[in-house]
Amino acid sequence: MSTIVSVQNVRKTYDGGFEALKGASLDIQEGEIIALLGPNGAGKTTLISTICGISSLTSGRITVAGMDIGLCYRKVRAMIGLVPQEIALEPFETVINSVRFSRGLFGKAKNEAYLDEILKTLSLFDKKDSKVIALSGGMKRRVLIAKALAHEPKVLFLDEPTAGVDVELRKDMWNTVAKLKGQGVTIILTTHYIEEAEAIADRIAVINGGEILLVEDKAALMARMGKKQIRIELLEPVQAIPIKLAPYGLELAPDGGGLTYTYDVNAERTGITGLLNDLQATGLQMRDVQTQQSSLEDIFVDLVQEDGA
Ligand SMILES: Nc1ncnc2c1ncn2[C@@H]1O[C@H](COP(=O)(O)OP(=O)(O)OP(=O)(O)O)[C@@H](O)[C@H]1O
Repeated sequence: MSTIVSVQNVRKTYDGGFEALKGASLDIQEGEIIALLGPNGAGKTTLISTICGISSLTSGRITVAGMDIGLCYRKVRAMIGLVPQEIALEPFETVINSVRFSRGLFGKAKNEAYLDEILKTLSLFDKKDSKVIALSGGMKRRVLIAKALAHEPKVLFLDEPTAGVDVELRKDMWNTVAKLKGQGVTIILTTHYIEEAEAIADRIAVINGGEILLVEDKAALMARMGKKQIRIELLEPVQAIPIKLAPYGLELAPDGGGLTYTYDVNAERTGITGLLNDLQATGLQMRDVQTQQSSLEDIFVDLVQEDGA
């Protein structure tokens, strides 16, 4: 894979003196889906806006397909599709005309077959001639995506594409994003739904306070930072954890009916065998055993808390 977007040491200070980006660097690979995660005000939208050339950078450099955003703005912008957070559409225009208009803005020759294809991918084709005002909120979001794709961009930015969208439609959107990736579009997504990043992203970038804390392959990140837990339900509740089990750092449930053991997924020895043997030696009997693995959300919360600590 080759780098399609390169963000190098970018700083952004808004008028008024607030520094929203403090030397952010990030390389985005062609054809990947990368999720940009961060709490409110972390700088996600600012970063996207600077890459898209909507917001100027104070220092640093951004290139798209090797072209400097400052020096080749029009060429770079033509390669980018942006789906903004806010729904801003012409309410009395039809879906197809809205999409045609977006294509026209980039001076692209007419290509009705391509636009029809986009509408089909987004399950909007049967709404082609409907007025935007008559569409549901979720459908309007799809029109935003269709408009962003109208000029055949290579890179698509989705700024919270599923905010306020119901669970079913959100899953539909995930399928759509996967389809677009299949067509070779590079996708950068910001989201507050961490399960969204977990479901569709290839890589995760975490941003906090204008700094990129990490960029990592999703599976590798979850394996590296993930913890697993075993919860042992006891047949009879206990008052306290037996001394013999002290080395395991177990947590006793408030009702005394369960013990939780947390271990590192990557550790050479998990200690599970020893724990189960020692548990048997104490005479405690098990009713049930469950395991659970930390989600991307747990990892994200830990990272951001550590950074703020
Ligand atoms: N035009 C502006 N002028 C001054 N400060 C701004 C401007 N736009 C954003 N900011 C500030 O920059 C910081 C980063 O904002 P940004 O919108 O990039 O965050 P975000 O990560 O996208 O947040 P959210 O998740 O809430 O959308 C915030 O503190 C915000 O108040």
